[in-house]
Amino acid sequence: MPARLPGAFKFNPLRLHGKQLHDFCTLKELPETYAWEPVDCHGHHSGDCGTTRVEPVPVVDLYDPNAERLIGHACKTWGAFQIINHEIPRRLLDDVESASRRLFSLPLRQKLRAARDPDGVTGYGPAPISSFFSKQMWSEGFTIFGSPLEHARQLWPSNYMRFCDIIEEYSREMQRLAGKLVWLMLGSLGITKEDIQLPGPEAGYREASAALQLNSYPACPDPDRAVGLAAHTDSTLITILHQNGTGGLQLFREGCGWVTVPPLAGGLVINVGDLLHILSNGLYPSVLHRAMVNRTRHRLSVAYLYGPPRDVLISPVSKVVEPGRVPLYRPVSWSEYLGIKAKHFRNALSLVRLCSHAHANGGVIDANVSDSCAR
Ligand SMILES: O=C(O)CCC(=O)C(=O)O
Ligand SMILES: [Fe+2]
Repeated sequence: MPARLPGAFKFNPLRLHGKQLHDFCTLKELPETYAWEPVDCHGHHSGDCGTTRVEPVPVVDLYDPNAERLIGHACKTWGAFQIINHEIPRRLLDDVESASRRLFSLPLRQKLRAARDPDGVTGYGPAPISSFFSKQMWSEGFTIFGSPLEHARQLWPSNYMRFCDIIEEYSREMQRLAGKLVWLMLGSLGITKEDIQLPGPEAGYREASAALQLNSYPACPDPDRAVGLAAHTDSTLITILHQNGTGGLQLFREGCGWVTVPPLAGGLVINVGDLLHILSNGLYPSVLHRAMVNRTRHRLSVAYLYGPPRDVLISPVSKVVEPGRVPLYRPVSWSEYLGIKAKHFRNALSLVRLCSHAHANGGVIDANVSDSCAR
């Protein structure tokens, strides 16, 4: 028997964190536990908004001299965009995708050797947000926070270094890119290094914290009733997502509904997370997104979840709180915010919100609202 099996596994090998796990490739029909209620396109299931034509998610070329301005516009209107010319080698994107494929194609019993502990962050298991839903998601994940060495050893006792090397190189490159992107986003808000304490280029953005989430969405026998990853916002400053050639990511846009983000060869998707939402006083909203599945193709995605050093307090930067507006959020560190999100999920942002009467978009004070909001 492998070491470090979660207790539940020893008695019932295919259960984890109270959920029955399946080797997806053996299922010819969708079990009821995976069948979600269809709802209209403004709810949290169903596909695109029928025939509505919507503008596509913006694509920003990082070599474009106007990149900062274009990024600012995309953050304000979508809370997301795709990037090209980001200087992450195509070879590295392919490597991380095949490392991930190699992991998820292991038999379930073998993957469970690296299972996430019930209260832990790292390791293999259902999507971390699955505890908030009664239905199961048609996906599996592997979360890496810090070194993947211990888990990789359990998965491939005599051949684990290749996986670790790829993850290390990918994380290093992502950290540099994420740091650069965050500063472009802050720059587009007029925020400079004097205004905020966040890792900058001098230290190679090194003090930032981050996690890597590998996601696998196997082909599904009944995709219209299944959900790969339920709607959520990320608890990050930003997320950098690499999706393989199979689409499935959808963003929710007010007035349009769910919009699919088409895979762009060599492109990366950038999501505004809750912490940038707070920093920008809601000017750059964190984007609600989800992943859908399909009948024939195995979809993989790799999300780099980037945040500030864990104990740095994040609050609306005074420069973006214009006269006549108020800071909408109280200061919160990433570690505290993750705790709130883990408990309250969708209500987390509103629980750190200071003034419920001000408009969400930029904190404009409602003329009829009491003075207490204007403090
Ligand atoms: O797989 C995707 O497209 C989305 C993944 C995601 O949202 C996440 O890991 O937080
Ligand atoms: Fe996400």
